[in-house]
Formats: sequence, structure tokens, C-alpha cells
Amino acid sequence: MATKKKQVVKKKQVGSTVKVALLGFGTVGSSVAQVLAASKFPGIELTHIFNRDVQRKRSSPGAKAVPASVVWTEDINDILNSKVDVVVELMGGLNPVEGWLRKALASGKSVVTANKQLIAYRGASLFKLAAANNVHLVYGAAVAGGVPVIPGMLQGLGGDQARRLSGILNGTCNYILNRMEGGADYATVLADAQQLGYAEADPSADVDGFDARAKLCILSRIALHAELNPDAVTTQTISTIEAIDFTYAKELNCTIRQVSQAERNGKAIHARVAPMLVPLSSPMAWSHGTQNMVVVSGRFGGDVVFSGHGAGGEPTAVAVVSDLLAVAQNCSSVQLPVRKREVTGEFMAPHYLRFVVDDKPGIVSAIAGALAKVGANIDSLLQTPGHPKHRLPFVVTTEPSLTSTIEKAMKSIAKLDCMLEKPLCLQILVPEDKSE
Ligand SMILES: NC(=O)C1=CN([C@@H]2O[C@H](COP(=O)(O)OP(=O)(O)OC[C@H]3O[C@@H](n4cnc5c(N)ncnc54)[C@H](OP(=O)(O)O)[C@@H]3O)[C@@H](O)[C@H]2O)C=CC1
Ligand SMILES: N[C@@H](CC=O)C(=O)O
Repeated sequence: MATKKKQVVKKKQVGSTVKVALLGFGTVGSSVAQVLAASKFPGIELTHIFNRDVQRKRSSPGAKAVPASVVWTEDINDILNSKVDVVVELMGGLNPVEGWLRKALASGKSVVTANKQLIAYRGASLFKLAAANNVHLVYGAAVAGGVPVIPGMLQGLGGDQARRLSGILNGTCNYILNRMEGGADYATVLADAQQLGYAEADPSADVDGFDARAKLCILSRIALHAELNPDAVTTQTISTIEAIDFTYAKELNCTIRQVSQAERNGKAIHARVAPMLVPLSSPMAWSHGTQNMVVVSGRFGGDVVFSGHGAGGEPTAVAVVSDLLAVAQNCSSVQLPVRKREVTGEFMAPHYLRFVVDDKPGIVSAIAGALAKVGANIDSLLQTPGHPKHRLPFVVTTEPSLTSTIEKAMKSIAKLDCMLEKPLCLQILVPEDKSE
């Protein structure tokens, strides 16, 4: 009988001191320098920092933590042609980062990155490149900032068969929705989130769900062993949520959170990122500020919850430095085969539908008729007092229906003359029934 030779991937042995280059000296990059300076880990030496307009960065407050020996540069070739062992990429985006990191990996440098877009879209081929060059590519900070959800899933849950992932994967959205819940207005809190360094360079990545979608794809690869095309995952913006939605959500014993969910259904994966009504009794409703939360439901181990700060320089720097320590100590992680999977945004769930109308007789029956036509049942109708008749916000909730069914009804309801703005449709999150 032919025996298969066991392949042992041995990562490149790094020297006694690991030389580190930082690409990007922004919120996370400067915090990494600070954490390294504060902890003085033996065997790790920050040798280079790359950023555009280096003079501006050298005079920023974060630069005070940088040792005088560090070479600051605006020329990426100073890093790629140097003897650094690990490149820590904290710039973000696909271009020009992808090309530079490919060169770094190909030349035998390990890479630590917090770049979720890069890992979601290009992870599969970058992992191959890293393996072919016997170097590490680690990305623990790419999902949930300072929460060790990636190493936790890779190491701690590799032995389970995950069926479902759900959670809050964007700190900026959680911060915004949490403050709106307390009465603040959207534009003000978004500006605060940007100022505090939580938001992406283009904050639409946060509020429109693209950041959380990339993170969901990364987690799906690890936990569901499914390679998803991020562009195929449905997203819904939080920017259409208004103060009135928190009032109605409260009436329904809920609040609103941006929720990311993915679950296995045969060979397909159902996945979406959207603001949803979350019961006040759910742990997701208790996440405040930039807190992220990931619930992994496993076949054997049941639910495991990861929670903590998902955005901000210091928490994220902890994840980056932890990855750096793992690379410096040549620790490899569990690797299981991953398959390409089709993705659909279809979920069976109750829905919250909010309308703003110029009130006149027959509106409720028109809405009920459109819902009945697609086979959706109304569960409740809510109307708080005190709103002007010519601009009346009210809510209909439905019994569980397919996302596409509700969307079909909403298309025809949106065309009614009385509608003053596009109706809002939010899924209502229902805790999984564990009794089956
Ligand atoms: N902030 C957070 O809470 C978290 C961020 N992340 C991820 O970490 C990475 C960094 O985020 P963050 O620190 O917030 O981002 P910042 O925008 O604060 O920092 C990025 C840095 O990279 C520099 N940079 C960007 N593009 C280039 C380029 N083409 N050439 C040279 N320098 C460049 C920027 O320079 P300049 O100042 O001139 O723009 C800036 O100094 C991103 O991938 C992000 O998604 C992950 C988890 C949490
Ligand atoms: N902008 C992101 C930062 C961390 O990934 C977020 O708000 O979660």
C-alpha cells in the first residue's frame, strides 16, 4: 500500500532578534509603536517605519514612542530591500498594499496585517504565497480589533463544526447606533467616530456594511470553511436609521445593532450584514461603544461568545503585537481545507417595516394588501402619539417570512402615493431555538 508522505511546513527560522517594519503610521500603526515601546518585548526590534509625508508623521505625538534608531522612509523599496524579518501592514486597502506584500512574502518576509479587505478578497492566494515561501501571514487584528476571535477560532474551535456565526463586527456602527439610542444624532456621532480613530479612511465602509462584510467573509473561511465572494454578501446601510426607529424598537423590547450573520445550509451559505432589531435580552443589545461580539454556534461545543473592543488604536495594537509575538516565536496556526461556496442573503425572520406617510384613509389596508399578496402575515402595528398627520411615522412588524418575500412587498409599498420617504425594512433577530 502506498503511504502518503506527511508534509511538514516548517516556517523560516528567524534570528534571535526579529526586525520589524511598520507600513502605515496612523491610528493603529502609532499605537503599535507605543505598545512595543511600553512593553519592550525581548527579541523584537522596530527598525523601519514607512509612510507618505514622513516629516508630518515624525512630528506627530505618536512618534515620541519611536526609538531614535528607527529608519523613517517614504520609499517602500527601503523596506522591501531591507533585512527586516516581519512587515506589519497598517495602511489599509488593496492597492498598493497587495503588490507590496506579495513582494515581501516572496522575498521571505513574514507579514502581520490588520487589513480585512486584503484578507477577505485576496487571502486565499496570499496564504498560498506565504506557504510557498515558508513564511507567516497573520491577521488577528483584521476582525474585531482587540478581540482574539481569529486566534480563538483557529486554535480553540478548530475541533468543532461551526453551523452559524453571528455578531457585531463593526465598532464604528456600534458606537453610532449606541449613541443614537441615547438621543445623539447620526452625523455628529459619525464625526466623533472618525475623530476617535474608529472609522475607516472612507467611513462608508463602516456605515454601509462593507467593513463588516469583509470580516464576516474572513470568519466564514475560518469557522465555516467556506470561501465567499465578499461582493456577493448582501449589505444594508445604517445611515437610514432615524431616532424614531429606536422609539419603536423600544416598544418592541428591542434595540438596533448592525448585525453580521452567516450560516451553513447544505452547500450554500446564507450571509448578510444589516442593521437589525435585537431583543434587549440578547447579549448583542448589551454591547456598548466600540464593543464587538461574535457568537459561534458549533455542532459539538454549542455557543461560544467572543467580546471586547473592536476598534481603536490601542485595542487593535494589542492584536497586532500578539500576532508579531507569535510570528517571532514561529507559532503556526491550525489550517483546515476551505471550499468556494455560493452565498445568498435569504433568511427566514420576522421583519420591522417603518413607513413615513402623509396620512389618509386606506394606507394600512394598502400595506396589508401588498403583504398578503406575497403571503406575509402582519404581526403588529405600532403608532406612537404626537406626530403630525402630514408626516406620520408608523411601524408594521411581520411574522417570519423570507427576506426576498418582504423585499418584493416593500417594492410595491414604496410606490404608494402617500409614502414620503423610502420605507425602512429591518430584520428582527430571533434567538435560535435550542429545543430542537
Ligand atoms: N482604526 C481601527 O480601529 C482599526 C483599524 N484596522 C485596520 O488597520 C489598518 C490601519 O487603520 P488605521 O490605522 O485606522 O488607518 P489610518 O488611516 O489612521 O492609518 C493609515 C496610515 O497609512 C498611511 N498610508 C495610507 N496609504 C498610504 C500610501 N499609499 N502610501 C503611504 N502611506 C499610506 C496613512 O498616511 P496618511 O496619514 O497620509 O493618510 C496613515 O498614516 C486598516 O487596514 C484598518 O482597516 C483594523 C482594526 C481596527
Ligand atoms: N472601522 C473598523 C475598525 C476596526 O476594524 C470598525 O469600526 O470596526
